[in-house]
Amino acid sequence: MILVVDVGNTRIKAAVFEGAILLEIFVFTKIELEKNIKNILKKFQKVAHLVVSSVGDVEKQSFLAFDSVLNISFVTNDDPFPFQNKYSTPKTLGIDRMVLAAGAVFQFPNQNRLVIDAGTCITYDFIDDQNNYLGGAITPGLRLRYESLHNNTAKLPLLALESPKELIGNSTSNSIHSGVVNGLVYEIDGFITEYSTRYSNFIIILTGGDTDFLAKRLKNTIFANSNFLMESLNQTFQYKIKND
Ligand SMILES: Nc1ncnc2c1ncn2[C@@H]1O[C@H](COP(=O)(O)OP(=O)(O)O)[C@@H](O)[C@H]1O
Ligand SMILES: CC(C)(COP(=O)(O)O)[C@@H](O)C(=O)NCCC(=O)O
Ligand SMILES: [K+]
Repeated sequence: MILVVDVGNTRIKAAVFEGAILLEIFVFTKIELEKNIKNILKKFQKVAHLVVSSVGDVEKQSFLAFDSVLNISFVTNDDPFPFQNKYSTPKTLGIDRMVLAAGAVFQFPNQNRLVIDAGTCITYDFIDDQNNYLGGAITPGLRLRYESLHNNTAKLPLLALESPKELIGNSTSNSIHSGVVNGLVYEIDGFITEYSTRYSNFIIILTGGDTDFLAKRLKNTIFANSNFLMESLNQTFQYKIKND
């Protein structure tokens, strides 16, 4: 049994896998890390490996308490991946984006793929049908957009995510909701349209904390899977064991 842990910039997601089967998911914050891992290990006593992918400020020492009972491995940019990395700065590429790209290759072989991860940031990652990882884009995520409007102005309130009622916002709140939500939906649809001018065929995977909210608002047909990063992390670890 494997426990995979995905440390993002907002939340930590953990999942227990038996082979390819996802048994349970846990979501928590950094301060609750040790307590949650302890509880997960108590519930799933057959967990032997802990596999971490971290783009947040959680390092190896955060798992020190479990070092004697588990085999702990952090996925790094130097691990084996099933694609050729064409990023011009491969060492600065987010490990979450590398894991997502690996998952796209494992789950959707021999085709062009665009992975969109709607988390703290929205990341776009394109892997072509020859398994070249080309790169993509990084933009602010939904929550970040609400926060940046509030944090960088004198008059804009901090609003909770809400579906805009109208395209034309008729109040401060409605203008913000339209700007943030419609703006992001147009951004994603716009990126997909631009990619289609270069690649006649590609599949689109949407993942991250805002998957469900966004999926039903997009024009294009996508595979929406909020567990995609955790599935990919499990597959990346299996791949590493085979190729190391
Ligand atoms: N309970 C929650 N706490 C924080 N963010 C949430 C929650 N539920 C949904 N979200 C959404 O999830 C996004 C963060 O997604 P997540 O995938 O957890 O980010 P990361 O992987 O960067 O930590 C935010 O933009 C927010 O809108
Ligand atoms: C872009 C990110 C901040 C996204 O983080 P997340 O939204 O998943 O928390 C992360 O992938 C990262 O730190 N990337 C490094 C820069 C790069 O990928 O080029
Ligand atoms: K992201």
